[in-house]
Amino acid sequence: MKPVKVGICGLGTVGSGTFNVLHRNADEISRRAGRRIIVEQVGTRRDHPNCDTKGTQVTRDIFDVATNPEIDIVVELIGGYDIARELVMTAIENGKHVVTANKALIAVHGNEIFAAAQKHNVMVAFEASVAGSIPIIKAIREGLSANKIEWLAGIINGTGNFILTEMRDKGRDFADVLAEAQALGYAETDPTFDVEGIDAAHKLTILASIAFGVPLQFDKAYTEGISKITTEDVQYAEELGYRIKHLGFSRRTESGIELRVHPTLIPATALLANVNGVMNAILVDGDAAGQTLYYGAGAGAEPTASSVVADVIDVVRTLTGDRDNRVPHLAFQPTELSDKPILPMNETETGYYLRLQAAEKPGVLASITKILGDNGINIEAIVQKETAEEQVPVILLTQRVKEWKMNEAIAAIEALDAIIGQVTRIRVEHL
Ligand SMILES: NC(=O)c1ccc[n+]([C@@H]2O[C@H](COP(=O)([O-])OP(=O)(O)OC[C@H]3O[C@@H](n4cnc5c(N)ncnc54)[C@H](O)[C@@H]3O)[C@@H](O)[C@H]2O)c1
Ligand SMILES: N[C@@H](CCO)C(=O)O
Ligand code: NA
Repeated sequence: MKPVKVGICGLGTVGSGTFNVLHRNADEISRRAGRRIIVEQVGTRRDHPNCDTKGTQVTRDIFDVATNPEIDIVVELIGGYDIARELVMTAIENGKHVVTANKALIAVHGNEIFAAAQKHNVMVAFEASVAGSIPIIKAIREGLSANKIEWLAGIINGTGNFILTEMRDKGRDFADVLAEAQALGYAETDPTFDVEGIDAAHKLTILASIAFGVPLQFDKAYTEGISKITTEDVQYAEELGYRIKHLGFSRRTESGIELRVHPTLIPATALLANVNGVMNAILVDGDAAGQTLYYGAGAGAEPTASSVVADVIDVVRTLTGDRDNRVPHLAFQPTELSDKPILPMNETETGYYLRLQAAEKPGVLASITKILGDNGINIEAIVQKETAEEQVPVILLTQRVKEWKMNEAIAAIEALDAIIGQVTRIRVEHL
């Protein structure tokens, strides 16, 4: 049988890993795919020191790849929203299947891209876009397809988790660890995407769509990063038996779907609390399966290439199959996507960790607990730190409550004369 011809666009971290894995494991891959898969062409601005491209066509114009009549599968690894979108749409219009690691592209333009793919009868595969090496798309879309999924929670940004782990374990400086993550190829071109939770929100948007069967709605995700986490909060959380992790969390409720990314206190004994460094993990709760956990490297050249190449093999396997019976892009048949709304953040519900600075005066604690009580918020734990200063830190853990109620309570607490500055809030989940 004729070999299947792949064109790789972008020869950076993931592109070089993909190029090398496809070459190194070519025999094993063809035994699995049933066809020989060859890298016919590479589109890149510059050569990569780890890749020997002698014997491969190299072009400086990635659109040569998308329009090359010889190419069957275009692998988009340039990143970003705009040129990547144009490249992928061009490939689709030229009848090519597409494999991408670009979560920004899928989260923001995925609905349009999948519609075009449907129209042109090609596949767009995006396993590498979420959680690097972990086959989480396949697990949810195929492995858990019997389930009504209730919620999922995950550590889905490797750079952020690497930073939090190094800060906590070694007391390292934020900027210093970020620079190391960049040198290791983990970070996005613009690392604020990692640090401010945007990358995790892209990934969560994708996971929620395939878990709940709703269109991609990145603009409705609540996004908060790790840049404001202080060492004090890390320490207080530990004292209370919790750990702070940056989580993506999505849950089905009666009124809509929660879609939120933020630092979260989780019990120190929870499996997710012990996912460290660049590792990612996603916990999925399905009504039949119960909880299942998926763990692995969330970034890096070959861990990500593992998912890119698996998608290439998947596409090759389906080339001989029934075109009308492929696994749907978003797990549910395109005509069956639901219009269940994404909930505004105000309507979501979590527990809360609150830290505030109170003047050392009688009656302050009583006023705080009264405000919480008046707003129907139950307190689970309260700690007032002993100090020689005139201000004392007070830490509270509350039971679950709607965000809007907590906003009102926090505003009332901040208005008290005895409270200095703003109240720090970190949401709590008992996973
Ligand atoms: N690095 C990771 O660990 C990782 C993991 C999962 C997903 N991703 C995603 O994979 C994609 C690639 O990431 P990366 O880390 O390999 O980035 P990178 O910056 O290392 O590589 C991108 C390459 O594409 C090239 N490029 C960009 N625009 C181009 C253009 N118009 N024409 C030709 N070449 C162009 C750049 O020169 C660069 O060499 C991104 O979408 C990223 O979000 C990365
Ligand atoms: N910048 C991303 C790459 C993997 O998607 C991360 O650190 O998780
Ligand atoms: Na994946």
